[in-house]
Amino acid sequence: MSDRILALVRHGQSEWNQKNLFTGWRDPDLTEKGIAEAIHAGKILAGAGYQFDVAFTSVLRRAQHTLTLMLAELRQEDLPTIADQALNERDYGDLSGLNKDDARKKWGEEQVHIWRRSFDIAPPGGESLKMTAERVLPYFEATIRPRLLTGERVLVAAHGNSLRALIMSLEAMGPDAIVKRELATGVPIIYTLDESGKPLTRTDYDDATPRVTELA
Ligand SMILES: O=C(O)[C@H](O)COP(=O)(O)O
Repeated sequence: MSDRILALVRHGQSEWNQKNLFTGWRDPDLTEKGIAEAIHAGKILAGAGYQFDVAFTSVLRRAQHTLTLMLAELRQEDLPTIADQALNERDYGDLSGLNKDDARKKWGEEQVHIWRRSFDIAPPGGESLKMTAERVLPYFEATIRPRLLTGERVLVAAHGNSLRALIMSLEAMGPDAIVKRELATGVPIIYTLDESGKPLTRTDYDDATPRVTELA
């Protein structure tokens, strides 16, 4: 196993995921299902033998709660953890708190899809994925990458769109490809990196058998 490990985990199902509400920077906690997903993610990591040197998360409770539950499974409750707003979900602006189906009825299927899955069109008062990447990636470069380069094993518990921004950069994906990448809640994605921080492999745990993709 390479020493340089970056594990990304989208938080477990939140109360607002369950209610089908746009969430963004609003702060619901995990549902029972979300708690179970986070524990399962921790068991996957522990079962695969991972241990970490540092964890990063957002300032939102669904991501922090997911991290706490994973660290308990890893028996790493005291792991140094850094929470930063830079890793928050994209801000859904005026859509925050609205039901996604009600929004489709009001603005139409196509407009809502554009707000949710275009790269650079922001919902009213909120952030596009491009804008999200413009805060996630400088933070990654300044704060997370240097630790990976010194050989630290890093766990990140964050959100669908902040993690999309990271994945886009790690895998050098274009806007069209990244908006199609859906991230399941509570499923670890593990990168191994070379000494220059270039990703070598990605392991996905969304099936019973882990799938390893060579990236180099
Ligand atoms: O903030 C939200 O509502 C979700 O967590 C992510 O939303 P999306 O599925 O529209 O990207």
